[in-house]
Amino acid sequence: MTAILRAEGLCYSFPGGITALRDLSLTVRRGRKLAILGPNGAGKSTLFLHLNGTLRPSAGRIEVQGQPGSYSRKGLADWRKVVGLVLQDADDQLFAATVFEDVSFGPLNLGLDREAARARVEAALQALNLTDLRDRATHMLSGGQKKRAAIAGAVAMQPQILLLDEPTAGLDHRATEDLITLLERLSADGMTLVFSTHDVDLAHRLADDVALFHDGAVIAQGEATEILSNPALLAQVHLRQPLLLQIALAARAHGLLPQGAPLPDTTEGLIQLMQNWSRCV
Ligand SMILES: Nc1ncnc2c1ncn2[C@@H]1O[C@H](COP(=O)(O)OP(=O)(O)OP(=O)(O)O)[C@@H](O)[C@H]1O
Repeated sequence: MTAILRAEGLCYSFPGGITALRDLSLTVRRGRKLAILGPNGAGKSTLFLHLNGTLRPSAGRIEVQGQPGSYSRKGLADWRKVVGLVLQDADDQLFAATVFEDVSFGPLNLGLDREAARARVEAALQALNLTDLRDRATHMLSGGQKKRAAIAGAVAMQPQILLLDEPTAGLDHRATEDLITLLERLSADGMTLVFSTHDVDLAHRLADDVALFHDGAVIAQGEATEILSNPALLAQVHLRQPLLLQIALAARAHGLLPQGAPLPDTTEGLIQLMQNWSRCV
């Protein structure tokens, strides 16, 4: 499968000398959902700011759809049409007076006519359950509502690649489930998704691929189930195995699942495997 976005050998230090990225390489495959996992301070947010051209590496390069990212004014504008970013802290993203105005800003800036822009904004507000809050001042939203408004703004741009820095942080259960449903739908429609999270169960449920970050570099990248079923690798980045995988691997060890069976990524998948296997033993 082709790479839609690549980071190669990125190095970056913040003014003041803190080194955040150390020879970091990452491949985002077209149409996939990639989870970025790693401990606090590993460099995940700094990478996202490189992937949409906000920060420029001191060494290394970014390729967007096979072309080197261009930092000219026009190059950055084109880059951000392709790569959308939802920042970790919604306060850094929201700037317009009301939710509706904030979500409208991007589509209007793309040069869409008012009708087309409005249709996108309405769809994004509905998808994030924000229709009732459309006229609310952004500074009067709760933390979770702000997060949803920031995501709506990025979704309304309809980028080919959407980067989400800890998208479920601060969301309640229902908002999290709604967001997962939306991300699954965007993915089914062809959008490539990259999200960082500390929630290994979410990564297991949603991601096709996983990249593990440690100290400014990617120490492993591959298919989600393969990476997430390796406890030694996960321990290096201070993470546990997803619960469903722990149960499936324990069931396999106790002969309740066949040795070679694929590991499930949903509870229903696990039950199905166990039912099939119990019919045979
Ligand atoms: N504006 C900044 N100025 C100086 N250093 C920074 C700045 N932002 C981040 N850093 C440092 O860069 C390193 C990487 O931070 P980054 O925010 O990218 O990590 P992260 O993996 O996203 O962490 P978390 O999981 O806590 O959000 C950390 O050591 C952090 O202290």
